[in-house]
Amino acid sequence: MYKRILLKLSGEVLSGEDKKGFDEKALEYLSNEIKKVVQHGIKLGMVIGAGNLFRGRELQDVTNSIGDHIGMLGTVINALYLKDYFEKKGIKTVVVSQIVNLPSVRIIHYDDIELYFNAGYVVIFAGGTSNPFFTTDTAAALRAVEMKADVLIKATKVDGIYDRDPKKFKDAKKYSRITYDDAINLGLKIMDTEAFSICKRYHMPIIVLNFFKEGNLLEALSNNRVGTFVKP
Ligand SMILES: Nc1ncnc2c1ncn2[C@@H]1O[C@H](COP(=O)(O)OP(=O)(O)OP(=O)(O)O)[C@@H](O)[C@H]1O
Ligand SMILES: O=c1ccn([C@@H]2O[C@H](COP(=O)(O)O)[C@@H](O)[C@H]2O)c(=O)[nH]1
Repeated sequence: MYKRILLKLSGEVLSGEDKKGFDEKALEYLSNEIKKVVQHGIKLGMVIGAGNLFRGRELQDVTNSIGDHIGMLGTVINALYLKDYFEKKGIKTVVVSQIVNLPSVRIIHYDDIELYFNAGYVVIFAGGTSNPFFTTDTAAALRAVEMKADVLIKATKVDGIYDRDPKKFKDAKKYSRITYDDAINLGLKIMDTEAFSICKRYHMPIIVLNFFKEGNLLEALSNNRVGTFVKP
């Protein structure tokens, strides 16, 4: 079983698919799935998107870089919302970020992160990469490498990587395994090219799975038979 993971969640896991904001049922489901992982003593880092609040590119009439700043702040809002919810459910959680200075958010410091893991805390890395023009997939790849994760799990609303977007093409075919190079060269838009490149360079395996199927996350950590596995 993987013992140290970076979990990248789409913001929509907080709102429900194709919805905005926060949904109590979605949050309860999420905290139950996370509890199952934490109970196995797995060291868990998380990066969360902000699709339930703001995506920079969707903010028309806003200057690109400012739209992205708003998006990154959205990831901080999600992280704090989640921390509060998790703690009420008994999941010890710390939020770290470089983009805000708030009493509820800690500065990212490698030594401290190890202490948080050893003390049984889930660590939420908020604020993306701290730079506009990127997404939280790239942030997840960076944090996975930084925290020396065994694997990066991208938990989303599709059950793996397909040859085309399965939400748009009903006849899309799923890969159970794929190389970084193929994912990049075939232009499979499940993750950014930057994220795939970072994982390739630092030999970080990726699993893409459907987060909305109960038990999927824990099963993926126990065997490699869920979703799509990306490797060299
Ligand atoms: N080749 C592909 N294989 C699988 N999914 C694909 C592919 N190309 C595009 N997609 C789409 O990529 C989407 C991945 O969504 P993801 O979880 O990354 O959301 P996000 O937009 O990054 O997160 P957020 O909701 O926080 O903004 C899926 O909904 C899927 O429809
Ligand atoms: O490094 C980053 C990460 C994110 N952004 C902005 O935030 C939103 C939300 O992230 P998603 O990955 O799309 O959920 C994104 O659309 C960007 O606008 C960023 O600028 N830099």
